[in-house]
Amino acid sequence: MEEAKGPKQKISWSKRVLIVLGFLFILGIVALITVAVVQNKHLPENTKYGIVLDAGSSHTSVYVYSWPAEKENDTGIVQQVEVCKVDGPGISSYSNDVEKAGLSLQNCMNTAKKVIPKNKHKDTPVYLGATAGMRLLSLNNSEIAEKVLLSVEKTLRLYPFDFQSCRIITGQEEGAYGWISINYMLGNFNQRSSWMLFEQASVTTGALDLGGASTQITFVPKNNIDESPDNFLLFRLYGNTYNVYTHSFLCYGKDQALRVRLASDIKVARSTTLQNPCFNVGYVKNISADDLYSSPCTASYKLFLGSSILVTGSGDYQQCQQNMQDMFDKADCFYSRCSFNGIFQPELSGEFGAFSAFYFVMNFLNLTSGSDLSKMKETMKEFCSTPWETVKENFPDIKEKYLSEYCFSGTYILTLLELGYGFNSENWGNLYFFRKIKGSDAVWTLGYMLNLTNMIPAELPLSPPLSHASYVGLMVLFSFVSASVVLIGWLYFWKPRCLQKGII
Ligand SMILES: Nc1nc2c(ncn2[C@@H]2O[C@H](COP(=O)(O)OP(=O)(O)OP(=O)(O)O)[C@@H](O)[C@H]2O)c(=O)[nH]1
Ligand SMILES: [Ca+2]
Repeated sequence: MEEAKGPKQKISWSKRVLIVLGFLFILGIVALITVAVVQNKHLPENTKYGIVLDAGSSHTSVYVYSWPAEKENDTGIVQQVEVCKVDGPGISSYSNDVEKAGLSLQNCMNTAKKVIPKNKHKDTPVYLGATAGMRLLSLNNSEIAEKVLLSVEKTLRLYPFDFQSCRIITGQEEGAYGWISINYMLGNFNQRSSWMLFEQASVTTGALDLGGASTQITFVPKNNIDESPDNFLLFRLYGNTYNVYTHSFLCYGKDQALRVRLASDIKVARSTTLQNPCFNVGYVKNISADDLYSSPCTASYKLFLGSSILVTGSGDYQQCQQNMQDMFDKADCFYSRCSFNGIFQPELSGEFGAFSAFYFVMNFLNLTSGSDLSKMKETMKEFCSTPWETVKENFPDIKEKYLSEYCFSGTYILTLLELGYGFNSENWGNLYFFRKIKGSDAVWTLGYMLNLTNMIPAELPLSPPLSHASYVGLMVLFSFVSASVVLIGWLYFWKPRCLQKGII
């Protein structure tokens, strides 16, 4: 029997082309989506860690930082993950028992060991930077200062981390690294993509650090300056050049400034009893003359060695401020302008971030934000004249050492900023007092680590204009649009013509 043959369905060549094109189009879309999904899966993040010890004059803090390895040259990527305050005084106070300087760090180093995953320990660098307390000890007795450093190094080497260095940093470094830290955290060294054609001027924030033994002022002046080159450091960061002015005043930290003040007043009074306007009325304190004069900052005032000095408060802010004016010698300046003691300082420019003791004291006085110079003066007047008993009643939870010194410290900060650096009622609004920026403490340690690990590139890293995800997404979109244009063209333009001509 012959098989019945139906009429053979004939598919025109144009339909075949269309089917193949359609098939390829769907295949292309599937391939692109697969690439987008598979390629953009987050790789397990490779986190790096670093430890920096800030061995200050009043205490030591251990900072642990972390950052994703693949982004280490980006700005604002390093985060503080831990800060541990070492119990007891700063390492310079262990000059009579140097072994204890190292031992004092153990608790905080154990904390760092717990915070950092074990498999990262051996790749975690450790740096210790000692500041003004050790600078002063070194001036007094460099051999003992060396022994203290050896003692802390010995302890740090006992840990499974990658010990790098342990040294006294200069006042210039302290100022400059403080400035780098806060500007890095504030995002002022903003990286711009290489495809952006314009360069926006990079504005930075000045840094004011008030420690226990020294104070630093660091900022980028408005104009180029060729005076006092010792006060300038040239940085090239993320493709920008910064000519940074910095000066560190040794003995002008708030603890040493108080010692100088008392020593100077005792010299004038020539008595072992001293009435001091920078303490609240009713406050009484006995201090050892030997201890007072043990610092190089007060050595030239030595009197009454071996005796005890009785200090009583008279709570007079104006008198207190008047008394401390002689610490800021404005007379001899061999430059176009000076801050004080013959030190060159360019005109103040831009905003300033004031941290450490600037913050502690201003925070206590409730003057960290929205305050002006006249309010600060009013507040000081009121606080200093409050009797000591009332102050204690009003602030029962604050350490007596801190509480008793707020009248002196507030007045000192006011005098340093106004008479010393030249802040006034017009530019007071450019001053910001803070302790932390985006979760990290405002302190020189971050800038120090960024520099030592070469994490701030001099030139802007060349980054592709689009992220991988945006690139793949755009490709998918582009394919879709192109295919749709072809399809629409076919339906509205080519197909009717073909029909007309009887091709399909
Ligand atoms: N009121 C108050 N004062 C504090 C506090 N913590 C520290 N201080 C004091 O503030 C001053 C500055 O402290 P830091 O910035 O830690 O000083 P430092 O780093 O030890 O000293 P330098 O080596 O000169 O930098 C010292 O006199 C401290 O005793 C606090 O929580 N409140
Ligand atoms: Ca400090």
